[in-house]
Amino acid sequence: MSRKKAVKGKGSSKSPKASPSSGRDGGRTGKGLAAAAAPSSGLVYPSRPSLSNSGEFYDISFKVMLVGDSGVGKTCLLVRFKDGAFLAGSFISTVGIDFRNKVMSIDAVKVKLQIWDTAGQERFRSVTHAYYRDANALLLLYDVTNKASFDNIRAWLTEIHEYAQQDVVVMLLGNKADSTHDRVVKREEGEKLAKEFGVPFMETSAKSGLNVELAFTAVAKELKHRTMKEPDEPKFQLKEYVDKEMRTAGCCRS
Ligand SMILES: Nc1nc2c(ncn2[C@@H]2O[C@H](COP(=O)(O)OP(=O)(O)OP(=O)(O)O)[C@@H](O)[C@H]2O)c(=O)[nH]1
Ligand SMILES: [Mg+2]
Repeated sequence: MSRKKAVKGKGSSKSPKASPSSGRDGGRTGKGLAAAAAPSSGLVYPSRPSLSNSGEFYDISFKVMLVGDSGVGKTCLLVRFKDGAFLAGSFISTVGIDFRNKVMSIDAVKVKLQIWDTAGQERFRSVTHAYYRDANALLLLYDVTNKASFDNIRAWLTEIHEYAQQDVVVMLLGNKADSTHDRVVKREEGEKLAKEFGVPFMETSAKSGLNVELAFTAVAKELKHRTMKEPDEPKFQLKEYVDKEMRTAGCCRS
């Protein structure tokens, strides 16, 4: 299998004008949306070599989008996953859209996730809409300390249904699970909602790292299996995988 090299660093865009669906290996320059865009399918196939400037090889590439209300912790979740750090202190709301890349090893295959961090604020919604169709997976976040962010999940799911690809992988995440004193949404409520919509669910914490790696790994596994499944290989069951991993880890791992 030929290997490609992953794009380095962080890209961003404050402009809704450029199309998110052109160009290969987004963010080669890390200077904006046009440079950051990837092929419309979101996939880079294993047989097509590609080189960029981070020095990390990968076999397949997918786009993952983080969505949810402003302040639920999308940027912090991404920073925790990418850099292993927590952005404490004052809240700096994302403007437009940012992206970061991370290469993961999934069953001996190097999977590059190009992760798009969207702005939760209503005024950037049209920017987010433009990106949905290229996403292979969506991590939909609410904040367990913010009831409105949980109540808005239905609206987010409606929007996803309207703008994203039909087969997009969706996972519901109840973030800030570390905030036990401020919690207003029970885990069971999250589970119930996820069940109603048939999507996998877990609680996360960008602060403690709880389930952050697991959320991205589960999505990467699902996407990798969809793309590289051998004819006689059983279908990967994302929900079963998540449930099993949560049980194995006693539901809480970082
Ligand atoms: N306790 C706790 N605080 C968190 C966690 N994740 C994020 N925060 C805090 O929540 C605030 C918002 O986090 P962001 O990641 O910037 O939120 P966002 O979803 O990216 O917001 P927008 O960019 O406006 O859409 C910040 O003050 C973070 O420090 C978490 O897991 N636990
Ligand atoms: Mg943000």
